[in-house]
Amino acid sequence: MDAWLSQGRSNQAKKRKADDTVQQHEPVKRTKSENETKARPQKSITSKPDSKKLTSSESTLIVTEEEGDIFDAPPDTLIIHACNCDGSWGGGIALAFKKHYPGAYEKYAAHCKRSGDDLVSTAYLIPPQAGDDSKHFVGCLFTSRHYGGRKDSPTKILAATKPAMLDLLKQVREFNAKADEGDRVNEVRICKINSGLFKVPWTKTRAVLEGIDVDGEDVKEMKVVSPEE
Ligand SMILES: Nc1ncnc2c1ncn2[C@@H]1O[C@H](COP(=O)(O)OP(=O)(O)OC[C@H]2O[C@H](OP(=O)(O)O)[C@H](O)[C@@H]2O)[C@@H](O)[C@H]1O
Repeated sequence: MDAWLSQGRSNQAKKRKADDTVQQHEPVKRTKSENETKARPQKSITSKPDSKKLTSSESTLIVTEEEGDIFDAPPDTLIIHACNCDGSWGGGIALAFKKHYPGAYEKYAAHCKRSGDDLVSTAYLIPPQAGDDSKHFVGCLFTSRHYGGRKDSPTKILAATKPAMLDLLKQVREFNAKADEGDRVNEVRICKINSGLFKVPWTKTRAVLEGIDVDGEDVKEMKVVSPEE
């Protein structure tokens, strides 16, 4: 087993123990003293489970938060964002994906052209493409059928998020099983999906992600990486 995978498993127990001391699930509003520490690079915020989470399965996805540049990741990192099924990466972080990964964008657009609305609740794992900025995988979660004014409701977007992520984790597992050791997905980063143009409060999406059972999956944890506030 790859080191990063087994490390994820042992870290999970440690992190959950540390989390036992946390009372609230919703991210606490920044206090002045927290803001004062903001200058530290790559601040890590461990998942904060609520009382329900404390009794839930030990094999649910670990979600941590960091400030930084999501695209400044080592090779073989999987970078995940939410997508519409129309084939458009026209705004928000999707536009930045289009600039960094034009090859991946071509694959995404062709995938949407083939399947359109049927893609909602599914995912598309795009392996590193020649000519793109970095040797990164792109993970597309189809959480809404359309974009802009025709986007799905927050309820529908949230309902699509879990099956889409499960589909992505399955695709990663299947890809890794066939890939050579140096070509497997080796770390996972995600932006605060659904929370921008899709207008779904991040805490709601985060709760969905934290409820995902990762038993048997290669991916046990993912870092949410956001620009400094
Ligand atoms: N340049 C940047 N660098 C780093 N972080 C950035 C960023 N720009 C925004 N963020 C943050 O990234 C998170 C997600 O916010 P987003 O609004 O992107 O995505 P979303 O998941 O709500 O919605 C998906 C639809 O947005 C797109 O645009 P189109 O519909 O095509 O026009 C897609 O194609 C979908 O349809 C929020 O935390 C933003 O602060």
